[in-house]
Amino acid sequence: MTVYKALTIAGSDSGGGAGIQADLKTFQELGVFGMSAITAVTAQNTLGVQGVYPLSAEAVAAQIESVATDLGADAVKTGMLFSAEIIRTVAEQVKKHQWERVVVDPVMIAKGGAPLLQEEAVAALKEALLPLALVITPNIPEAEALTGVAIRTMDDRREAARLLHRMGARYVVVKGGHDDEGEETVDLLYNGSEFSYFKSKRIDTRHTHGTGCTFAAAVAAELAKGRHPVDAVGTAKAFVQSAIAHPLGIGHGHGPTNHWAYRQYGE
Ligand SMILES: Nc1ncnc2c1ncn2[C@@H]1O[C@H](COP(=O)(O)OP(=O)(O)O)[C@@H](O)[C@H]1O
Ligand SMILES: Cc1ncc(COP(=O)(O)O)c(N)n1
Repeated sequence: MTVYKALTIAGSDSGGGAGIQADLKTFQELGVFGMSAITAVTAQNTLGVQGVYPLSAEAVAAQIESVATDLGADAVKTGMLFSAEIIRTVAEQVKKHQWERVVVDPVMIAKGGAPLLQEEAVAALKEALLPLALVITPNIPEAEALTGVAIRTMDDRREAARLLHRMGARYVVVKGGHDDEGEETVDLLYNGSEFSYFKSKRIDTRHTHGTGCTFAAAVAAELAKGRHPVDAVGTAKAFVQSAIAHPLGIGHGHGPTNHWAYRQYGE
């Protein structure tokens, strides 16, 4: 039996809906062995982020080394990285271990507005990590912050995707969850020469805590199995759609998605 392995480098969400917890659940659901390097611990629930406690860059590097030198990883996903120093450390590790199937989810701000990345770290993300990404998965505000393009239309999104590709990411997904017009949510994918569109019915819900993490983790899980990035994005879109469509109804605020929905109910 081949065991596919994926490593997530991200923050811990005590509430279990986003971050490391969402990533490991998603890896498991998609049949991939999950491993983690924690960058920061957050005290968080469905109501918001009550505290952020970053780890040292040294602690992040040590976790990655432990995984790389023993288990190895078929794919790597990054999420909340918090500081420029952690970003540079992660970039060095990715280069050192020659990881190529790397998904960069440029997490910046939690849905409730709490910052998960220091403002001055955006430049480091662009310079050090983005060129190492096979797939980058910004939402609309993150694509705006990385490119300076104000995104209102699909043309604006295509422009931002072109710029992100020029910065070095080989496949750029600009997710459409924050575009709340129309009946559909559309995630745009750019491979440097053409655009494709992953569409699904927009679900009217406030329970979308962790959708971005879940989506990017599903892309990483499928890449770990050796699938093509375009196919990986297709499966990730179906996985997250099912997770949003079958909410768990827990917590008093923006609830988590249902990570076992894709297995239980399919798309
Ligand atoms: N209300 C919704 N209905 C259906 N799909 C959604 C909804 N909100 C987000 N998604 C999907 O969830 C994923 C994450 O999207 P988005 O909300 O843009 O990212 P983030 O969680 O990083 O802010 C994307 O695949 C997007 O299409
Ligand atoms: C530790 C951590 N990482 C990432 C997110 C972003 O969550 P979302 O997927 O809802 O954008 C979060 N809220 N907490």
